[in-house]
Amino acid sequence: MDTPLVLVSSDVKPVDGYVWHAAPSTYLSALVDRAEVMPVIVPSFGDRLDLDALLGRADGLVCTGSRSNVWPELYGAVADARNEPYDRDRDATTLPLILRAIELGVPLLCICRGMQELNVALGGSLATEIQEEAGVMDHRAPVSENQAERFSIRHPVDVRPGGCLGRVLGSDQVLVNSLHRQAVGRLSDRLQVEAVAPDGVVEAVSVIDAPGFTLGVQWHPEYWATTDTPSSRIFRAFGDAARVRAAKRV
Ligand SMILES: N[C@@H](CCC(=O)NCCCC(=O)O)C(=O)O
Repeated sequence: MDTPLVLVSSDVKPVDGYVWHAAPSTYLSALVDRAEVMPVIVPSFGDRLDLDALLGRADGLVCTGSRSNVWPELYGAVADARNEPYDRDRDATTLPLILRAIELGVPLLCICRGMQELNVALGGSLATEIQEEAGVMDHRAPVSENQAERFSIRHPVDVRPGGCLGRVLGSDQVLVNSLHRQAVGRLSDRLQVEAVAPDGVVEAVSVIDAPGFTLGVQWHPEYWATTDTPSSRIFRAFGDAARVRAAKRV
């Protein structure tokens, strides 16, 4: 069997004076080194893409984190300069890609912004600047020039017993990093909560009755995928799901 091929979302960014479609190396390395799959970055070309041509050749889909936020009008909210940057080309690609991947049973791992996209794609909404809400921790990255400090493991999440994440992690509480200022607002009725933070912020979800592996996490397992056991187990489980799909395609 060939190494499973996994689609990876891309951000649309200006680099060197022109537009790039890019994904952080940490996700790509975690997929190669821990999930043991082959990542392929999908350009955020929206409806210019043939989603079935892509997903028909893929054994998984990863939607990465990003500093950009989902366009608020996609979940009935109003765009605000405070909540920039946005990346509407990415939204126009990931939301339909997520929906089609779920329908086709393509294994799906949605990380941070990716989990927020999952909730929005399935009809849910997001809360923004959550650190300003009473009783909510500051989930933003520590202010630092050092990425290892920004992605440091910082707070516990309680894992729902008997759920997808619980089976993957084999634990009812794990420590995670945190680099976000948005979170699930209204949870889609197609999602079930898999983990929550001590302040009640939804930290992981899965799709109810999905035909394939689906997991969304608000934290960043990619950053410590080869050294942190919970992070490693998430990427291994996703890679195993991709291998099952790949085996059925031969
Ligand atoms: N923009 C959203 C999603 C946060 C996210 O995906 N963070 C990853 C980038 C981390 C960083 O380098 O700062 C939100 O803020 O909730």
